[in-house]
Amino acid sequence: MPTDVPEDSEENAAKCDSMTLPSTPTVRRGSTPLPIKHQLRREEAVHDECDWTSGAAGPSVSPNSFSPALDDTPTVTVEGRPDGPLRIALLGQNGVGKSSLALALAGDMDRTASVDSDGEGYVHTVTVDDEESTIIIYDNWRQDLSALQCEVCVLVFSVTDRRSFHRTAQLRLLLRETQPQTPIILVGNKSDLVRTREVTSQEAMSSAALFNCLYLEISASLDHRTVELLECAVRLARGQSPWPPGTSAEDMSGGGQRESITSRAKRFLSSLVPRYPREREVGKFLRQKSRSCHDLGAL
Ligand SMILES: Nc1nc2c(ncn2[C@@H]2O[C@H](COP(=O)(O)OP(=O)(O)OP(=O)(O)O)[C@@H](O)[C@H]2O)c(=O)[nH]1
Repeated sequence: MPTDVPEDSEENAAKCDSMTLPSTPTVRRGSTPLPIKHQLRREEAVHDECDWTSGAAGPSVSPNSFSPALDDTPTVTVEGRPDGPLRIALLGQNGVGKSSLALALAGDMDRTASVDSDGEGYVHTVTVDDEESTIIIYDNWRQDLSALQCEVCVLVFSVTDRRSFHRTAQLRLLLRETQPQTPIILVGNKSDLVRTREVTSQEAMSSAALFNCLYLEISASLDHRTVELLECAVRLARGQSPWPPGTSAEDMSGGGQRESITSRAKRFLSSLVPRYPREREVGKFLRQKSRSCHDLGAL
């Protein structure tokens, strides 16, 4: 371990800890405190894993190539589609809701989630577009990022935590270096916490557009839009368009959010203004931003 602590060591450590798992293979809610012994081991792992952040990029991997180190290595079909479990990795800063999301995606509500033979991910069978697929959801990646082999990466941040949003940008840069072809989905979690929101849908969408990836806003706790996320991830993992057949990206734009009733009502009322000049004042009033709640647009 180097004795000199680089200026950005705290940032590097934070980057790395988003890729760690508890050292025990059992399933643990992220909110449950780890025993001190495990916390120390986890810290050691974080420091050990910092090597990959110093520029040692791993081998370039195509989306349909798989790590020979993994026992469940799927084969690739003639069409280039993976003929085996579709692996979906959830990455992001601690506390953003990865464990909650993994359980929601893996069907925890029906108690059908299970852990694979290595205790690393939830194995689940899903039917998307009338086709059945087995998926493995990696809650958190404990090895260095260059060793990550998956069909889709889901980068999770909390819309109530700007720092977690910046972490996803760092992770995307690293992923683009190590596996440029792997589809990425940017996910803003905790959309239910409207009043404590720190990241707007617009800036998240701009960021996603910059990296040419999908953006979805969800609430893992409320199980809001998690099914949509799962379906998008499965389609991308199959090498298809993320949208339901017959749906365009435009239909699904807006961070996965359709126009709210409030904005539809405003648009409707505004359209009446030119025809009724006396109503202009009303239109002006409606366009004023509320001072009591700056974030009504998110409702
Ligand atoms: N309000 C709200 N809280 C959430 C949501 N998702 C997760 N949480 C809460 O956020 C906290 C952290 O969630 P976890 O699922 O443990 O987060 P994690 O990213 O797995 O955390 P680590 O295991 O530490 O990496 C828990 O208290 C969850 O109940 C959400 O959509 N809305």
